[in-house]
Amino acid sequence: MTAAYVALEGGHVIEGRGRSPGTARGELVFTTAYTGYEESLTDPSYEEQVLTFSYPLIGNYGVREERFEDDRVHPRAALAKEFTDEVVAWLESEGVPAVDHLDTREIVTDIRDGGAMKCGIAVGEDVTEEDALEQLEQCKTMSEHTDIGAQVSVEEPVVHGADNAGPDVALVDCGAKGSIVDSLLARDATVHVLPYDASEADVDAIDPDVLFISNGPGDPANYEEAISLVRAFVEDTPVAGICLGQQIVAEALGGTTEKMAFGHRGVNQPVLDLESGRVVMTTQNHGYTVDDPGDHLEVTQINVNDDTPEGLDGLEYDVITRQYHPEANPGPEDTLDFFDDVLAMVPAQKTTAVPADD
Ligand SMILES: NC(=O)CC[C@H](N)C(=O)O
Repeated sequence: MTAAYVALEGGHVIEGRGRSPGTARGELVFTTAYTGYEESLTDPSYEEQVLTFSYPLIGNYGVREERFEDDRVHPRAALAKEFTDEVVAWLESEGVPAVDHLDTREIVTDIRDGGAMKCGIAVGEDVTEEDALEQLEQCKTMSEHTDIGAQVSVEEPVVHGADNAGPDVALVDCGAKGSIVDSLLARDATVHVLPYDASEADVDAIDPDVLFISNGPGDPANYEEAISLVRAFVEDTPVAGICLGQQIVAEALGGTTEKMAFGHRGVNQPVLDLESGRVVMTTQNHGYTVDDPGDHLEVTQINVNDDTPEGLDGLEYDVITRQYHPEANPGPEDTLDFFDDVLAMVPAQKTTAVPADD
């Protein structure tokens, strides 16, 4: 059996079965999703994290590229009670360590009690506990990854749906999931994907109908360029955001964000819309939250479990954001209409090809 050690912050080392070899370190988090392992493992928001699946069997319906959210695996390592051979072969081909035959209930309980924590992992024929502890020693906190956007963003602008007749959306790519682009394309938008550190001039060159800030990994306070963009454009251009995007919009408009103890990761997080009284089930993956929305945003939706803000609207500006993932993938599709609401912020004359005569 290949040896495998997981060293938790504080020095407790757990032994498991090594499935995919290598060493890794990252912020240890868990998802309660019982489906969607391909989407989660390719979600850029998991960059610099080690993902524990609390659902006991991962890989039972294979690995298919059409379900990927990006072209590589983002968590630094993956832990589960049991991985199938197919998922292990995929992780191995990506060079991502995997460990199973762990008591994931113990790990989830540790994270719930201690919060998301640093961890170090060593998997291989000759590895020792010390190798895992050495990884732990070198592990940074999430906030210390100050330029994490560079690891997940496009380097140059990319345009999708150039021939589409709908609005032009400037999507600031802080680690965007592919299905956000797909959801906009399905509504006939042209999507101009911009690097996470795009300048005002880059956005001006597009003259977008909507400025859209994507999901992404790390601490929202570290995305200074995107925060500046929201400030620069919000008076004249509708602004939308998903997950990290909501947090960046809040930071830009006088609000604040904070780190949660262990965050929300799963596919059955209940969200209450305060106006309609309707509850929807949502896909989530975040460790930070908007603490105070500030004077320019109002909270429109909250998490039923802990009352944290799940949706924000601009009070005097056209702004709409979600903390959860309305694009689903994985997860329920209760909230796809968010994309209709985003595009509805575009004045009608901008979406019609023929301008009025007078
Ligand atoms: N999915 C996301 O966009 C995550 C946002 C942010 N990195 C957080 O953990 O809260």
